[in-house]
Amino acid sequence: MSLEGKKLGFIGTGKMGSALIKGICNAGLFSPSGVYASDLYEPSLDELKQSAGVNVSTDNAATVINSDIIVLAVKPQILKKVIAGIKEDIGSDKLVISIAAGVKLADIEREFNEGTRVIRVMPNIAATVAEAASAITQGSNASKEDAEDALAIFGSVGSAIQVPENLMDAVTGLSGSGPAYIFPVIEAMADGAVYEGLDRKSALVLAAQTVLGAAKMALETETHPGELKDMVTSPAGTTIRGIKVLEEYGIRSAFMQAVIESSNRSKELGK
Ligand SMILES: NC(=O)C1=CN([C@@H]2O[C@H](COP(=O)(O)OP(=O)(O)OC[C@H]3O[C@@H](n4cnc5c(N)ncnc54)[C@H](OP(=O)(O)O)[C@@H]3O)[C@@H](O)[C@H]2O)C=CC1
Ligand SMILES: O=C(O)[C@@H]1CCC=N1
Repeated sequence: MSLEGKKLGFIGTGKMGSALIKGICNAGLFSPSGVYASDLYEPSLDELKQSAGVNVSTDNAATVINSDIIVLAVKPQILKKVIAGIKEDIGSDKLVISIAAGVKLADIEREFNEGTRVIRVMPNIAATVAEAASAITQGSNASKEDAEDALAIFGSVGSAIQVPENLMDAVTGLSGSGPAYIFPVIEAMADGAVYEGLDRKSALVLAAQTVLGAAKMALETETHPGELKDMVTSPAGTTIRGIKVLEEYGIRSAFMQAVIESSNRSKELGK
């Protein structure tokens, strides 16, 4: 396997960096001793060292020097500055992976020395529980093997597909941001049951399991979601009453528009 013997580095150990590091180590793809992480925020490094046993440092150059594959997990707004601090330590023997929303491959490549191998990935926070949905796209100097490595790394914490770069904003609006659309749905569905008298803990378990079960059915039966909905909706039954309310509140339009607006923001971040 092409990842064998390679060391993995993370610059930025905030919400997404930490989720990926823990998920990837849990999956056993890299041993913690082969993972290097740096950040300016020492408490997050301490926490990572404690929980995942990876090597940590406040020096990004140390991460780069020790690693074959370096994941840039800092905010899009500071990506350029971070690259400026590491570019001289990145030769053609290293692969750079950016998970920054919106920032285009050409703009990332321009900040590095010529020939730098770059891959762009949009993961999501469900890497925490090995259920991320990620898409990768290949830079102009990255090889097929680099893409395979990225698919293996992100595939170890969920599912990962390859898309053309012009679809990365759509992916960001859908699966990158998507968990944040579903958490309020779970909370609100539980609220409805609490209103009807169910205790909060049971309501949250049932709401979350309902979302998980529906998602699993959509993935595993490969049946159109409309048809799956019809399987639940008895004539003159309970479900159709609920569906009518959701339609009255414009649920489909709201979710569509959320994905479109988030994609638009990703496009803005890339300008
Ligand atoms: N959160 C998510 O669900 C997803 C995020 N992403 C992308 O992942 C990236 C990180 O997002 P997220 O984890 O949410 O953000 P966070 O702010 O949680 O994490 C970024 C981390 O980078 C640190 N940092 C800042 N400057 C430097 C530096 N010079 N060198 C090293 N580390 C530095 C920050 O420290 P400090 O706080 O001290 O500034 C922080 O700990 C973004 O580009 C985002 O677009 C992609 C998909 C999903
Ligand atoms: O909100 C954001 O900008 C990041 C990118 C995708 C998910 N979170």
